[in-house]
Amino acid sequence: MSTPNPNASRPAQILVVDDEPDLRTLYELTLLREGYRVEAAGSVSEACEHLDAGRFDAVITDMRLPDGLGMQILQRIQQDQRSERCVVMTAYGSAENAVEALKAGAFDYLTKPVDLKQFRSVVASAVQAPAQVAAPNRPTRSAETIEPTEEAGKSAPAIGGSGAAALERLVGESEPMRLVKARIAKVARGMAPVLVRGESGTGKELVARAVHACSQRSDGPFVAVNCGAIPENLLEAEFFGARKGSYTGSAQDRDGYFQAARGGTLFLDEIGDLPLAMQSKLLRAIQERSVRPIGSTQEDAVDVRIVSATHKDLHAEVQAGRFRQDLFYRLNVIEIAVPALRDRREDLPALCHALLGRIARDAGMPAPTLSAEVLLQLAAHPLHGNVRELENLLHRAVALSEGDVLHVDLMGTTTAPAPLERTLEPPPAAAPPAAQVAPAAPARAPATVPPDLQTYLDEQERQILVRALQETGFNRTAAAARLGLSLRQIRYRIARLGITTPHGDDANGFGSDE
Ligand SMILES: Nc1ncnc2c1ncn2[C@@H]1O[C@H](COP(=O)(O)OP(=O)(O)OP(=O)(O)O)[C@@H](O)[C@H]1O
Repeated sequence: MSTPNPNASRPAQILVVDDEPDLRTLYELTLLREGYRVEAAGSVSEACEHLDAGRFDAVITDMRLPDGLGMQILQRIQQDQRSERCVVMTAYGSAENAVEALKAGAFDYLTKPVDLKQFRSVVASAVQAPAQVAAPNRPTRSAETIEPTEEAGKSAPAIGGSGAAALERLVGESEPMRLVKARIAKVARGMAPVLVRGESGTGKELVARAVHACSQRSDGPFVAVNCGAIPENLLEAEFFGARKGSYTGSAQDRDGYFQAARGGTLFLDEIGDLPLAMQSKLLRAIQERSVRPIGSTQEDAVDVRIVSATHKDLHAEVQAGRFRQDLFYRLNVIEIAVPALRDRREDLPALCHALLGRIARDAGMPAPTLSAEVLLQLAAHPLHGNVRELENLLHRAVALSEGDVLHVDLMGTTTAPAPLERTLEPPPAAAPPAAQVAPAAPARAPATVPPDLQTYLDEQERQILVRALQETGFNRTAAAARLGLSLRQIRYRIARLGITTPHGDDANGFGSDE
């Protein structure tokens, strides 16, 4: 038997709402056995009476009730800005109800017939970390917490230390960034899937990390997966795991990303690059909340929150038949649009300051100062590559500057591959950034037999890839063609070897693939 609410002195209180007496008893007994205190209601009006009489940590409600819908109970909780987390039970196959409930602020949903193991696990996460829940008139502000802003709604929880730090890492106080942060604080608490949209280099991954850090899953893992970088034939094993002997070379059982992210967040970056066949399997995993490793006859239940990101217009991808509509619908329950840098130019000074601080810290040197003149120059520059381009530019400036004065060379910056050459000669850990901009050198034959063949071969491969990329203006499709590789193969190799290109995995703008 699990111990609910380990931090609380009292057992968590749960209100169960279902009009079928047998089911109500089953849920009640299951919860009582887990150590919760349970009250039960058979209709919307009865549930409201219980809500009038007291407070609960969670409300679990059926959708169809004799005098109305479970949604009305959820709406009541929202309207009264109450702290109860609401879990809605929907009939099998009614995905629309589940998505609608999540959009309306439900913490999570369960599909009927309810699997009791899943029931226990969903209730456990709904009542977890009650100390973070700021009930009305009982704010939990402390030195380590920040309150979400008005867009977040007054019933949103205060954000704990790791969440506050993650939001701080998202530099920018412009109106669009303030809205993004408020939205993160508001949506982090539930289980609803989040889709982060935005141009390449705008900080989508930082946003996804902040959603995780602000959620009650922040102690669990954050597993980031670049969907475009995995060879198609490996996707299923990478996502769902594989049993020993299930394919050539699989000498032992392997967990996939879903298992690795249990209790935490699975971040699916570049979701628009997932092949259609894999989209169906992902949809199934999300719907069933379980995955079947390759070669296994058993399903593994997985408790993960999905956050995905894309720089593509997924609506257009759906129209073009390249992205499944039903999967889009499932992933896009909550959308966070990250603004391009051109739409928040006022954040430029703060961003430069933060990025220079980070670059200097990594290089073990004092942060150089940026003159007003250089800032003006930067403000007039298009910065199509968004924050990543700005970061690359500052990297190069730090490496090339002498003394404390920072000179920024904006000539041809959109093509300049600042951090890419870092990978040509892996510098020692605290090497100054100058080492990161060494020009590409052709592969040299080893004078002696290399002590570690794999490292040596990786280095050769890295140099060849970097050269091909440079010679094709960072167009990975062209570079792949030069090397006799497919786009997917070159992406995989780029990711495996940690090569950073000016546009990352971008498929837009200069140096694009498509
Ligand atoms: N608001 C921000 N504050 C500080 N750093 C930022 C911000 N936005 C982005 N960055 C930095 O810019 C770089 C790119 O950010 P990130 O990888 O999150 O972007 P992305 O939108 O996910 O890019 P891609 O579409 O290529 O995956 C990172 O080094 C990140 O730390």
